[in-house]
Amino acid sequence: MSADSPSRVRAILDELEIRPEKRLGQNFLCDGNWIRKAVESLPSELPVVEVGPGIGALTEATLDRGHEVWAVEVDARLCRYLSEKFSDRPFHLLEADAVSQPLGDFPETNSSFALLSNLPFAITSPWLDSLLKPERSLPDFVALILQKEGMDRTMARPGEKTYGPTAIRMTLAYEFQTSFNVPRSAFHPQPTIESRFGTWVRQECPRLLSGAAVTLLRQFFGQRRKMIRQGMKQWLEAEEAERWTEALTQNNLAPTARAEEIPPKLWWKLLEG
Ligand SMILES: C[S@@+](CC[C@H](N)C(=O)[O-])C[C@H]1O[C@@H](n2cnc3c(N)ncnc32)[C@H](O)[C@@H]1O
Repeated sequence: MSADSPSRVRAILDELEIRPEKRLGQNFLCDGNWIRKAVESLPSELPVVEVGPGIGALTEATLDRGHEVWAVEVDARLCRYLSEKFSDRPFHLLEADAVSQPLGDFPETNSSFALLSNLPFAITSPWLDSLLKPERSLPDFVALILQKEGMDRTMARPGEKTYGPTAIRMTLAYEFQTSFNVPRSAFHPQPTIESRFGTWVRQECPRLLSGAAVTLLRQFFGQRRKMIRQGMKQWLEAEEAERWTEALTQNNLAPTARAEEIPPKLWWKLLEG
């Protein structure tokens, strides 16, 4: 049975004796139109990594469209169900926490792939943190359903309240394509917060900050309302502070600027030289 209507999703969960767990962000898609819309955004033929396949609503539509799917799911009960359901399909499943294994066991030597997820809210930032690392293969294309707050944090621009390390790192690596609101009625159980669906394409030369640079960026945003010259005094050697001042001046900014005013490309220049 396909998980593409509220009654079918409820029937599958009842049969499995599963009550959706809030802690795991288990708001399953149950609207065939939204499932199709998400899956049809994927570039055809690329293998797809899916984070949190749940009861396989997106997975089934992705397989039906001819993609090979590599999934990572933390809930053992769902893993048993999925392994059986898709046993004769090109489906590879890893039972694991996607924060520590953001691409499951997808063979990262493969050059091109897409990423699809109706991502549990609690892991949005840690999962992106784990993905956007210089040592990782990056998906060519990313399609995510996120709670509105997670989407805002991922797409925010300089000066906006939610602008910070997540938006900066995502913008340095990906070009945002499009986004739509997904109604609460498209999920079972219905979440209390609105969701959005968005797609991103990898930049031709994605810029990925090193671990040390991410730590420093977080320190600056930890005091986002202060002028960055205070952090520069605290955390930078004199020579480095001078280089930052020059780079800021070249971009019509001064060390009196605040972290939230500095655009992603300039952060890259400051942090990675
Ligand atoms: C919002 S549901 C999406 C389910 C399905 N893809 C759909 O759209 O109906 C999130 C899924 O992620 C799984 N999940 C939660 N935390 C996870 C983690 N840390 N690693 C892997 N999967 C996780 C949940 O068990 C659940 O199946």
